[in-house]
Amino acid sequence: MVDVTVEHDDARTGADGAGGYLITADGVDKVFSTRAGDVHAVRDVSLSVRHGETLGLVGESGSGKSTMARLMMGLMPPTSGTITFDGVDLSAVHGREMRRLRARMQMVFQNPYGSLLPHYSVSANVAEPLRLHKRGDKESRRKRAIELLTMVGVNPRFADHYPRQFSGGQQQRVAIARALALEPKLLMCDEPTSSLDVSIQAQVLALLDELRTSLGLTLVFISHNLAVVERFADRVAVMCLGQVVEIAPTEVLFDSPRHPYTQQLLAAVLPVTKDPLPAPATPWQPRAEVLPLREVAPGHFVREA
Ligand SMILES: Nc1ncnc2c1ncn2[C@@H]1O[C@H](COP(=O)(O)OP(=O)(O)OP(=O)(O)O)[C@@H](O)[C@H]1O
Repeated sequence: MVDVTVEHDDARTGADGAGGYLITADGVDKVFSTRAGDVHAVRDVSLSVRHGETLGLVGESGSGKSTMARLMMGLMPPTSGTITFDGVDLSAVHGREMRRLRARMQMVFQNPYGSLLPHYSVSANVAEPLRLHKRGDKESRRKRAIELLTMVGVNPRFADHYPRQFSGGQQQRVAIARALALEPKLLMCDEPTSSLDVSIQAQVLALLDELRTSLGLTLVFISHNLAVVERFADRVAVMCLGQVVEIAPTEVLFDSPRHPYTQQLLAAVLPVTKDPLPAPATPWQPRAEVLPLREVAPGHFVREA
């Protein structure tokens, strides 16, 4: 295997694109010390994410994608190298300043139910980051939560329902609304649709894409599903054994992958999963009425009128 990063044209360095970079990782390593020995999860990774773009992060299980995501969010320090967010070296900020920066970067997880507070209503879930960051009073937080729920296509009529009363796709919408509460610049999406039905995946992806445009968000999109990444990412970084082996604009990477590992990954996966997401039968409507599901028996749901 060639062990150098292949960069296409202006994939990382070169002219600073319009608006510049929101995140830059420079020579980042992460080593976990375990009883079984050191695990070198991320090796000398350098990459940048431009303001307003969607960067896809792909690679096989264990290649270091989630570790890289946590490093970029400042959730743990790199063993060496630097991560810069919005011009600030994350290793240099602590306490209140770190809290302020963290509000600017939010995560959307694979399992929405696991990421929501089950005993809080969905509006209380969405308002929770505002409460934690002492923004507004209870009334104004609830009002904002309802606005956010509406924005992501959840009918505010169900604001007082609990997460378990919603389908997986609707739970993910609630989780996205909560991630937006503090008006982040970055949404780090770690396999945000892989627990959802294929038809629902397309709707949630369309929602993320629309929010990116309307709110000027920057997205890092981690996925095993190359077809999804091909459709939604502006650029793609390919990770293998902790390294970013190739980074390129999406079309370029899919049309002419240069690194042997990328070629292998595309050859192995594309014939099977190429474009598995049907376009939604009707275009996604942000304000469409979404009726929550009620579980009447384990795994058996009915729509609430
Ligand atoms: N906290 C940790 N302690 C020890 N090893 C870890 C820890 N977190 C991750 N690793 C190891 O680091 C490597 C990269 O893991 P990581 O979860 O970043 O990969 P990934 O590409 O996100 O995988 P997946 O697609 O399965 O989520 C793996 O070998 C993993 O076992």
